[in-house]
Parts: sequence; structure tokens; C-alpha cells
Amino acid sequence: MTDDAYVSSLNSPSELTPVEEHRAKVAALLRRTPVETRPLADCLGLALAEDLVAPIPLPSFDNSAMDGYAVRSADLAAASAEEPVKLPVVEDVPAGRVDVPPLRPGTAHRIMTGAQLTPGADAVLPVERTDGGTDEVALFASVQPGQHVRRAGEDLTAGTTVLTAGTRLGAAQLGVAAAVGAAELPVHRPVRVLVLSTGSELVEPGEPLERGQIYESNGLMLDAAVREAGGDPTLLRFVPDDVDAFHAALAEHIGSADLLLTSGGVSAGAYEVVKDALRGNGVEFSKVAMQPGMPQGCGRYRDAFAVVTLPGNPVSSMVSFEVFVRPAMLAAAGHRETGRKVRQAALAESLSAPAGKRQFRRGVFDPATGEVSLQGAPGSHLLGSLARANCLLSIPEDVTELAAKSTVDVMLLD
Ligand SMILES: Nc1nc2c(c(=O)[nH]1)N[C@H]1C(S)=C(S)[C@@H](COP(=O)(O)OP(=O)(O)OC[C@H]3O[C@@H](n4cnc5c(N)ncnc54)[C@H](O)[C@@H]3O)O[C@H]1N2
Ligand code: MOO
Repeated sequence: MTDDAYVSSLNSPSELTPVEEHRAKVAALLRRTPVETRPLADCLGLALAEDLVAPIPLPSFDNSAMDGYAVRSADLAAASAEEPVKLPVVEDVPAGRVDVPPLRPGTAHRIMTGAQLTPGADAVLPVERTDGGTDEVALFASVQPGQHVRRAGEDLTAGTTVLTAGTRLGAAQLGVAAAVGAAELPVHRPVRVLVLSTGSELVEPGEPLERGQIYESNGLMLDAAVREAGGDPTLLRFVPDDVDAFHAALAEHIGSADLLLTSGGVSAGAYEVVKDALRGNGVEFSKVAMQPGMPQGCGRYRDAFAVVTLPGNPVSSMVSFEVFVRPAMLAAAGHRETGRKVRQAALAESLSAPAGKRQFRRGVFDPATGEVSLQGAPGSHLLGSLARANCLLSIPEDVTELAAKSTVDVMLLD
């Protein structure tokens, strides 16, 4: 029997809280963060709090799609490589020039990409189809009316809703907001998260490692996971395994944090400072029907902030963050999409899973083949295999065996 199967055998399924129940409890703890107006550059990854309506059309005027010559298409009807049409070039129109006189029949304007289309012109012939002349130009092809012209409003008309409330502001969304002239946007402020890890065996990376010690990794990992989820973390590392010191560390952050995220010290051991300090202060501990991630706790600390206690095993911590904390944080920060993308994949090899628990195995999903292969064993200490994975396989509670080629849900991590 593997260690994980053995741990599973210690708890009867009836003692375990269903995953969805714990997920709902965690989600209910976090309050919606307030709306604030931020300059565009400070909005990356945040959720838009109100619909953004375009005050101007995009493009905002008819303009050239190519560097070339603004013409009347009728003047070029007979043009070909063998018998070019020659026209005088009477204006040069760089992008931004607005004092251009109308195009007279039988003439051309040299025009650049993005320049306002000369009034009277109905098409642009790209410079490659010409001799590039500046006083007179030989035009080697005909053009259709409207060819190489970008029409005002063809992307967005004024008054269109460009982005709806709840949209995550990524690069493209910030780009379009800038393009319609928004300098700042109403967004939900990021969830402020205190990330705390305990454990007297933990040593800061870079320091020499004594016998029995390990490098602290959960704090940094969860701090990064909070950032990736659009949150604003404060990392409290090496809080001593002492209840008074633990409360003292928290006291400084009352009023400035939305969520305390701890890792470690919540299972059945004799030195479980997180449990000792938080039990009786609004936090309840339970065992959730999942592997990894069975020992969990959540509540509100002295009604000051939400608390989620994650198990200390590194993979348990990360998987629990994905399953419980990330969706709750995204919802609190006003995001419409709170879940990872889930795909159905064909399992590359057979697997077995504990009865009565949702198991999350680490995997590599290949979108080209639709196949997922396992990364490492189920053990919740196997951080190397998590780091090589791009997805979590979600194996339902009632499934104990899956044959190769079976269909399985995978949660994509990137
Ligand atoms: N008798 C039982 N023992 C255990 C049970 C159980 O039900 N009965 N559950 C096991 C399961 S499942 C898990 S998960 C762990 C959870 O333990 P804790 O949350 O109390 O975590 P710790 O004991 O503090 O640490 C577990 C493991 O993780 C390492 N760790 C902790 N914090 C960090 C950190 N910040 N960076 C890197 N590594 C960390 C720690 O050294 C331990 O190896 O309990 C099982 N035991
Ligand atoms: O399996 Mo624990 O439940 O390692 O998180």
C-alpha cells in the first residue's frame, strides 16, 4: 500500500467534507474587494468593475492600410504591369497630416499606413505595385473601390461596449482601452493576502542546510501563486512555532489584509501551531475528501480577515490553492472567469486512485493529441513533478481504476 493510500485508509469517507462543500465555504469567506480607479498601467491582471463603452469609433477615421498611393480606382481601371497608368503625385500624406486638399481626378497622393484617406480618393495602391515615384508615379495594377482602406468604425462604433464588467484586463484589453482613449479604469482592488508559513525545520534558500532541515518553499510558491491570481501578497516567513508569536505576527496586519493563507501545521502532529492559534479564533479544521490536500481549515480570524489553512506538504499546498483559494480570490476581485480551463483528455497510461477522495494527479497535457501523461507518483511531497506538469488530472471520488485511453478531466495550469 502506498503512503497516500495508507493515509486514506485512516479516514472513513463519511468523516470527510466533500470538495465542493469546502470550496463553497472558502468562497463565502472572502468579501468582494472595493472598486478603485487606477491608471491603465496599474490594471494588468485585474477585473474591470464597470462596462467600458467606446466614446469614439475605431478606427476613428477612414485611413490607409498600406504605404502607397491614394487614388480614384476609376483612374487605374486600365493599369497593368505592361501598361502602367502614370499620374502626377501632388501631395505627400504622412500619418497625422490633416490639411490635405481633396484628390483631383487624374492625380495621386503618396500616402502612408494610418494616414487619413485623402477626401476624393476611394482606394490605395501599395507602393510595391508602383515605381515609387515622388513627382510622377507609374501604377502597375488596378484597385477595387475601398481596397486597402480601413473604414471608420469597422472595428468598433462609438457607443459600443468594448469590455464588460468582470473582464480580466490582459495586454489586449488594456490595449483597446488605451485605443479608445481611456487613461484610467475602474477595477476591483487586488485581494490582499498574508502568506505565512511555519515550521522549525524550515530554512531560507541560500542559507546552509543543517541536518533535518529543509528549504522553505511554500511561502515563496504561494506568494507567487497569489500574484499570478492577481492578488497582492505579503510574505511572512519563519513565524516561530509559538502561539503568542503567531498572534503577534498577525496583529500587525489586522485592517490591512483580506485573507491569511497559511501552510503547514494543520494535521495530527503534536506541534501544530496554526491549529492551536486559530482554533477558537473563528477557524474550523476539517478533512476534505481529496488527495492531496486532505487537512484543511477556514474561517474568519477575530472577524478581521478570512483565513484558509493549507496543508504543509508542498504539492498539497499548491493543489489546495488551485482548488479552493484561486477561484475564491478571483471571485472576490470581481472576475467573471474564476476557474481554470478544463479539457477532456485521453489518459496515456492506466492509474489507480483512492476510493472516496477526489484525486488530483499531476500531468502533461498535449493539446495536439488530446492526450495526458502522468508526471510522477501521487505523493504530496513530489514538488519536482508538479514543476514539470502543465495540468492537474481530476479523478472523481468514485473512481479507483482508470485504464489507458480512458477519458479524464484535466485542469490546465497555464
Ligand atoms: N497521523 C497523521 N499524519 C498525517 C496526516 C494524518 O491524517 N494523520 N495527514 C498527512 C497529510 S495528508 C498531510 S497533507 C500532512 C499535512 O501536514 P501539516 O499541514 O500539518 O504540515 P506539516 O506537518 O507542517 O508539514 C508537512 C510536510 O510539509 C513540509 N513543509 C511544511 N511547510 C513547508 C514549507 N513552508 N516549505 C517547504 N516544506 C514545508 C514539512 O517539512 C513536512 O514534510 O500531514 C500528514 N500527516
Ligand atoms: O495527501 Mo495530504 O492530504 O498530502 O495533502
